[in-house]
Amino acid sequence: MVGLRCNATLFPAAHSVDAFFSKLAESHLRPVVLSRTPWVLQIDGFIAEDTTHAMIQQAGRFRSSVVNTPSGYRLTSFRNSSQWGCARCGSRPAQSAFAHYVERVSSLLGLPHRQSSDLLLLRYGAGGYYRRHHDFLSPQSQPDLWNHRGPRQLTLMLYLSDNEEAAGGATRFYIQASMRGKRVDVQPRRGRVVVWQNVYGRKPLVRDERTFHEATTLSAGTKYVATTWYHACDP
Ligand SMILES: O=C(O)CCC(=O)C(=O)O
Ligand SMILES: [Fe+2]
Repeated sequence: MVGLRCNATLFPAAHSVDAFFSKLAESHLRPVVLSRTPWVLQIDGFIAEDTTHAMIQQAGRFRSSVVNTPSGYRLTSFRNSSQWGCARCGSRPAQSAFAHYVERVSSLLGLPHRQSSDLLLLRYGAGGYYRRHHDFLSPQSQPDLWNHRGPRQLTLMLYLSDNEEAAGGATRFYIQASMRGKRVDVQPRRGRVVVWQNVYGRKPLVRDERTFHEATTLSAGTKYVATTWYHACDP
């Protein structure tokens, strides 16, 4: 693929995306299989509720989420949230809740920390949302990141808040490429994790058109999520 400098990919061979998810689906973590083609798995109680509270407390200063546009990073009507990125997450004692989560992800899911992005916390207040998008990463919009780290092959998202269905705030997957396709809503629950593929099983460097998703509008309360993306390249 043009520009991509990769030593190893998370999913090096055709079918290894499926191998990863099939194994996880059968594991003692007892995930709920929301979809198999493409894979979207939900794991409840992945970490203790106390840890989710601690993560919110240990987070730094949140700033408005911006969107990468042709004229630079801008506030746009595409999303309404604020965010804080945890650089070198877990290596600082004051952020031990993050270290605990990062360790659990490596040991229970077997995902290599070296290939992950910084953990990104998003906060949505009443009226918060994130329109339909894909996490894959475009080589055009972020060429440097693409060249060094390659596409985001997998997304792992942890909910740090409980939000009632009536208040919105679900993560909504459009399982088919079309807006008319099957929808799957995941409601925020503390300690719940959702993990999905951003690339095709047979083409692990190509964007999977079936995993577009959005954060539906939250009408009341506060929603928190912590997102990690796993890139193809081991830097
Ligand atoms: O907040 C959500 O439910 C979705 C967040 C998301 O899609 C992202 O961070 O890429
Ligand atoms: Fe996303």
